[in-house]
Amino acid sequence: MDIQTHVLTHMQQVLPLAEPLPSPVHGRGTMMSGGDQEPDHYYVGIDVGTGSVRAALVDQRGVLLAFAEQPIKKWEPQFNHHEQSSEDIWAACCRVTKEIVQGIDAHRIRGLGFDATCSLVVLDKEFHPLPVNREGDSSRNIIMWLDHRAVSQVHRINETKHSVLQYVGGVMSVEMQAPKLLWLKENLREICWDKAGHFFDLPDFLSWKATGVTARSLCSLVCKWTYSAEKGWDDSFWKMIGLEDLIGDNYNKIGNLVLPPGASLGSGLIPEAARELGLPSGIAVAASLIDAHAGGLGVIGADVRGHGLTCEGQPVTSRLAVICGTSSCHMGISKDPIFVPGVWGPYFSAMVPGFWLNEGGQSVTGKLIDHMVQSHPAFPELQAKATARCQSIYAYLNSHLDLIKKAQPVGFLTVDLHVWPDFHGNRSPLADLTLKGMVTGLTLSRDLDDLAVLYLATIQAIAFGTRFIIETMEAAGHSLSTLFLCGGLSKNPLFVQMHADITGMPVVLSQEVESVLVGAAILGACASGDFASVQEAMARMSKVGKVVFPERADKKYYDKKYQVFLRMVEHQKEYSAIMNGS
Ligand SMILES: Nc1ncnc2c1ncn2[C@@H]1O[C@H](COP(=O)(O)OP(=O)(O)O)[C@@H](O)[C@H]1O
Ligand SMILES: O=C(CO)[C@H](O)[C@H](O)COP(=O)(O)O
Repeated sequence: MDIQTHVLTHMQQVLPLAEPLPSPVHGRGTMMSGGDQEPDHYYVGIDVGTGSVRAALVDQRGVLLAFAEQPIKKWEPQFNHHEQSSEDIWAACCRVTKEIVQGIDAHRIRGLGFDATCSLVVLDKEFHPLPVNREGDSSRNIIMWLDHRAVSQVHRINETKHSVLQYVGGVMSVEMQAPKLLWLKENLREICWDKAGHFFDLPDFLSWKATGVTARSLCSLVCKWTYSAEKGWDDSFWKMIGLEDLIGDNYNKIGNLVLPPGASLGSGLIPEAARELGLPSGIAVAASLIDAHAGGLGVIGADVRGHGLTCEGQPVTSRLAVICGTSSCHMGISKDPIFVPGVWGPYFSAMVPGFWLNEGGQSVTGKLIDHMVQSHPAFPELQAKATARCQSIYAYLNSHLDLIKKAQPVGFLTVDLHVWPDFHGNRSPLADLTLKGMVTGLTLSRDLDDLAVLYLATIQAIAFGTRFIIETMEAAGHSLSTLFLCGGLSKNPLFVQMHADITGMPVVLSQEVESVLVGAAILGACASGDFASVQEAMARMSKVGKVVFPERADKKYYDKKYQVFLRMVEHQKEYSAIMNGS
């Protein structure tokens, strides 16, 4: 069976295109008939983010029964080079999984699903790590998603204007895999490229570790590797960019068996991995998802009845999932392909089977907030005060802003302080990695008030970036009415309120804060066969928690700030033109 046929065979299992998602069924009995009954089937979700690995034990209603988190190592050997270790990440997966299943009846665990950042893992022919650095340190065998080393390579790829680029918003991002592969070939030929046997996206590496199956997820290959769900690999692209060597061996090094997310892999969890994870051998393991896509699955299909949301009477395509962690990803689905300049996709069946996906993004959001706060002179004072009150620094800053705002709305504190948030380039909708961050309105102040207001202006800038992405998606044909937020930043009430106020859309938060893990567990649930489709598992396992509505009275103010926001990037381009002119 060729690759394409294999994918389609699995796709036949999904619901028809654009079928509305089924409403959750509330009742007793087996998985298929829902469950008021004490749930007896559990799934393990493992989520590998940029900064940590999280695992959760989730039941068939989508309720988190146990959660554990463990930080992972990151190296930045030089500016814009970001590396990780696949062995360190796997060890962290094992530690957190063992923790969440302690004391649990193992027979109830039916399936395992992984999601991870779309980082590039390099292994040799015997599956041993290979170095992705000039130091030859093979423990650092991952080029992380946010690594921007392959700038020259991505420029050359974009200059080809190859037709596959239409499916990544017209311009390939330096964060995708093709430029990184080309960088390895051009820079680490002997110690890495010539010895490499397997290039995995991190989510696929994890499912291989668990099952010994090298099949790739349609999600990772379509979104980051130029694979087409309909046409498979395009030889002419790889030849044109100088990576024709990957075509040999029927694409064995980058994947020649492609499965839809949630499909069951091989014979399930192999004994060695089962021992390491502390799970029963043979349980179903699912083809994985990229982390943002797992977040999308975890939130976008929830039953919204009774919350006063306009999307209640609208198709699921009116919902935009925004997954906000180190970065923010804006996941919008559609029945037919929509080409949005500067927004990744359209990708067929890469998140919700049978739907096209467009993915907008901001490369640094959580990382930018942390950077702004931690590099301010008042940061040590903030840390000391937050610790004294047993609060997180963000909770402390939010209450400090409430103190200094006096009678006015908190957002009005930034009337003369504006931020452009592209400190790590612009992913969407400008797709320009050369853009930089900007701040206007600085004073000589070094105190906590100044830090708090800068923190607020940074959050607002990120929300304006989301508004810019939404407007671009809508201009291209999306019709969006409601945001579904998840990820670490969705734990910050100020971040959530600013997204509502600045976009003018209600923001839905899930019942389970760790919705990305619910998405991973949904994969495990599908692989176990307990649900007939990803759509059914989504509808049953994701639940609305809280809805935050926009403060309409503040709209005029934010419209003005948005005008300034858009003007800032024009000014930045003018400055570049002046400096680069003769
Ligand atoms: N309790 C919290 N309150 C406010 N912000 C938070 C909180 N927890 C995490 N964050 C923010 O979320 C970001 C990390 O989100 P997370 O989803 O954990 O990231 P990743 O998946 O990339 O590892 C941090 O950069 C931080 O700014
Ligand atoms: O590119 C992405 C999804 O397509 C993500 O931004 C990347 O995987 C990192 O995610 P996170 O910010 O959750 O760590």
